Amino acid sequence: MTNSVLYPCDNRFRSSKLLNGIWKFKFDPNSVGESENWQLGLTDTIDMPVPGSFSDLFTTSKERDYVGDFWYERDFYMPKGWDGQNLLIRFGSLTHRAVVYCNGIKITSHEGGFLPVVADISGAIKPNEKNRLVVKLNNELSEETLPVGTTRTLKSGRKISLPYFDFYNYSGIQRNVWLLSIPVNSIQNYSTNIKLYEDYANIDYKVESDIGDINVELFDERGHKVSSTKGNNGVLKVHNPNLWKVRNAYLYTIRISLVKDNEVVDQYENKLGIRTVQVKDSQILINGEPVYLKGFGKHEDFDILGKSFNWSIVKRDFECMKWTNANCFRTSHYPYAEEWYQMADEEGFLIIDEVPAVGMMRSFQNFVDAGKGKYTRFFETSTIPQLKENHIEQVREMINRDKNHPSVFAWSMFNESETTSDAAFSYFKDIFEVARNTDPQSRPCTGALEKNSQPDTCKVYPLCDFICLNRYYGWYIDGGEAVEDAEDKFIDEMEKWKDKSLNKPFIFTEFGTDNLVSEHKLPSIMWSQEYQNEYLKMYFEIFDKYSFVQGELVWNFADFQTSQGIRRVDGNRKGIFTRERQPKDAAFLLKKRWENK
Ligand SMILES: O=C(O)[C@H]1O[C@@H](Oc2ccc([N+](=O)[O-])cc2)[C@H](O)[C@@H](O)[C@@H]1O
Repeated sequence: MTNSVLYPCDNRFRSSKLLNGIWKFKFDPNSVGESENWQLGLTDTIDMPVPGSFSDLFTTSKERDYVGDFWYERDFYMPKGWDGQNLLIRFGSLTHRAVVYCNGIKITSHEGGFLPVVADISGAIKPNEKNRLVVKLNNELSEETLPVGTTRTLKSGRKISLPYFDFYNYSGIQRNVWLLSIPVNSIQNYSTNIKLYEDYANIDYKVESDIGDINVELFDERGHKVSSTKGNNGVLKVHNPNLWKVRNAYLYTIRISLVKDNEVVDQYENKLGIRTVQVKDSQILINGEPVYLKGFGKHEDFDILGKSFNWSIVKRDFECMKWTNANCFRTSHYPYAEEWYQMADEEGFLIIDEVPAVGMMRSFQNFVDAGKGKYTRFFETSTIPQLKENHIEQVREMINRDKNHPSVFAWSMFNESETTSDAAFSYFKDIFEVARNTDPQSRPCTGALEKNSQPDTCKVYPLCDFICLNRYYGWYIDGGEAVEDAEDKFIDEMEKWKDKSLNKPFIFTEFGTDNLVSEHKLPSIMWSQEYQNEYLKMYFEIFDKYSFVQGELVWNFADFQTSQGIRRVDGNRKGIFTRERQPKDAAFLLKKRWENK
């Protein structure tokens, strides 16, 4: 058994080689690829960067907005010295679904565009010859897959995507691709769970491996061994631990060794933060201390790059977030590239990790219909069993991928789903149960509730360990000169939640207004920077009146690309930063508030 989701780690037992660079690329609008044996090799191709989203590299809509099958190919050699090892191919993601071929042999297939695809290619690879990797992808949206949308066929036969969500349907091989060399007898997975006591911490751990003895060691930041033990299950005890604290992270290194016949045959190393997460009454506790969440809903999004993984964007975004004094973000609306979580671990940021369950409300561009309170009986249709199966699988894959990150403190099961029917409740009851049964750290589970999910109508919030609200009073509801009514309606809703005495924390996971950097206006009007500031101030005043409000994640960190429409000006402009990551006026307001909060 070698198939493991563990992030690549290089040492004297394991090697990795990035297969990033220029690949061959070809659209397959009539889905003839397999029948014409494209898996053996592509002809008439164009160059395509990997990692990359293909869309914004093109200059015609036919290509940019392409929907359907498309293929990638590249050749590679097996590096010297990898003989006799198990060889794996690991894609950070393949959006939204893919079939992988090596030398014409089908290696694996995968549904879901935001989680790793890992497969053993040992049986297909030729050690001393050129090897060919061919990947067929597909980016069509449907009501049976996540994220949810539909595909429309124009008269010409050309397909276009109609997302039920508000971000551009970027796709391709958008994250790193590695070739991995793993020992035949190997470590496949591990998980940890931390318990804090007066002057020590216990790290309960579990290792999955091939048969052999397991040694586990823990090193501090200076490389000194602070604890060690043996066995596939056990406890690492750490005296006077340095805790992983919010915006003040301390990271140990855990080293797991597999020993056979007194010889180490495999080793895996990773960072480890000692911290606990609890929800107690209306507070979120990290290491037993309450934390108020300050930060953003984000996107993986950038000009030209689309959703391509790029370290420089990750770095710049963290620098901007630190500058605003933020301590948290939500990976709206899908699990991000793993490198985001690694940097969050280092920088002491908290993450609400979200599955791509967005668009679970039948409406093209949910911001048009959602505002009207349209109820589409989404959970009562025949596509639900298949969707649910995919949803469950992606919850499992996300938690399995991210379970060891100290930064991840909560799981989000959905964004702005319909929640007012019994069918919605029974659907999500099972989804939440899967998350709770999968996470070794029992982190809190939640989902982001849209405005029709009200105290008296929402059936899903009882499943949430803390309540996440997306609210747009003063934007989608009563914007502009009617904003005084918006404030009343908002307070009205807050009073109703208060009357419920839920004794749970509330986090605002979205609130914001679109605005253009060019627009300044006195008095303020919608789309001006002044309006965004006044709106935010109104929200802050309300948040500060309710002690159960324990966090504010503004929508959005930066402007981002969406589908075209009458409400979007080259994308969503609710950014606190521009798409180029420069501050709008509101950035200074947040920086000041969060410095003292
Ligand atoms: O529109 C936005 O900027 C953001 O809002 C959220 O969706 C809403 C759409 C309409 C209404 N409404 O009409 O009340 C409320 C919420 C989505 O979670 C987010 O992905 C999107 O980008």
